[in-house]
Amino acid sequence: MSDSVANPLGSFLESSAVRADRAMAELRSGRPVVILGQDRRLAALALDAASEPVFSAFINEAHGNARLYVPSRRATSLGMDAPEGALIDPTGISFDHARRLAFAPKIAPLPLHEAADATARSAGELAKQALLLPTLLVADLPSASAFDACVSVDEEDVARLVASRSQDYSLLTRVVVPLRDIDKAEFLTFRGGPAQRDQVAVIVGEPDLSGTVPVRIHSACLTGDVFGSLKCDCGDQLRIGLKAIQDLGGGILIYLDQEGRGTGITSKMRAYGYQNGGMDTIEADAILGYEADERRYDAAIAILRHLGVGSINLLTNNPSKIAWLERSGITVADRTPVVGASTHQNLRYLETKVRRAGHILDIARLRADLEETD
Ligand SMILES: Nc1nc2c(ncn2[C@@H]2O[C@H](COP(=O)(O)OP(=O)(O)OP(=O)(O)O)[C@@H](O)[C@H]2O)c(=O)[nH]1
Ligand SMILES: [Zn+2]
Repeated sequence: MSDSVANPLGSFLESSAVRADRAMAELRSGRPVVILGQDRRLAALALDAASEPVFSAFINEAHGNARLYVPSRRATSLGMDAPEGALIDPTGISFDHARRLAFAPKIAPLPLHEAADATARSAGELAKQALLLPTLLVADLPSASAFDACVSVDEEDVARLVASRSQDYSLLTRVVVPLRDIDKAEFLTFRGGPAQRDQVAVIVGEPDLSGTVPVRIHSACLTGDVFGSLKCDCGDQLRIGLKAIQDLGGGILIYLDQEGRGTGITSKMRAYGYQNGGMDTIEADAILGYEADERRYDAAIAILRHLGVGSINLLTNNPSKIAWLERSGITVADRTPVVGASTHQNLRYLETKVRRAGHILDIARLRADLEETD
């Protein structure tokens, strides 16, 4: 589909990003979308959002072509051999069984599957970007069908959305907010990226933005940041990070709207449920079809660029944040660790961060601190 149309409003109404935004909104509302591939059209419905009537209508209108798409990570966790992802015939599978296929750790036996193709995988990626589980109902479409009334998106639009998100963020507000224990904090709101979500940067003190600026890039954690959950170290890291920025002479805390390592609050809560049953955080995310870390730092990079920051002292224990920033051309001149308190409930989470995500944390020390406080 071409991005240039004669109508002067056309470029605002029809662009790659607009099509992707519309398709994500449709999936979240439980409606099917059509993915336009090179020489095929694939209808897709997110099982995470679908209702039973839409599920049944989809299968009817697909005239025998409907398949359940299970991404490879999820398929592996269900014991299927499907490195490309799996396509399963939904005949005889109830709505409830199909829905559970998107998230349950164990599932009643399923019929044989075929390997999934790139367009189905593209639909799964689109669902993840829309903060939905990536297991879907899909169907290959003939040239004309009832699905022609659905919002459509090019496979290329999805690839573009996944590969490089818009760097176009605008500054909307800049307001001083008094914070406990912090002398001066100015909250800046930015808007941009997929679905035009708002992101927040907090400027602490009056840093010299032309030098090396202390920066913490913090991903939202409702349970830890707001409720003081003992399951993770996020709340501590947020407050310790702000204080450390102040002590370093001022800097910036960017608070990114990417709850649950980019999977959203509902998926994080599902993963917590599985962790209560003994899984670690990465195993629990894999059950849902997610990679170990689904976060991106494009918004943070765009905000730093907007503020004219080119060199930073990054407050983090996470090497993948450093790699993201360095790939963007921003110099990570220094790193400052941010270590919260260890608790009996978060020690395993911290150990998993070190063992499976390479975080730089002295676990033996954290364990010893915990034993001392017992
Ligand atoms: N999916 C998932 N996300 C989690 C879990 N526990 C915490 N999170 C999320 O993990 C993210 C932690 O964010 P940060 O503190 O910025 O990042 P970090 O990777 O720990 O790196 P640094 O704190 O910079 O060292 C937040 O988005 C949390 O919501 C979990 O069990 N599952
Ligand atoms: Zn947390």
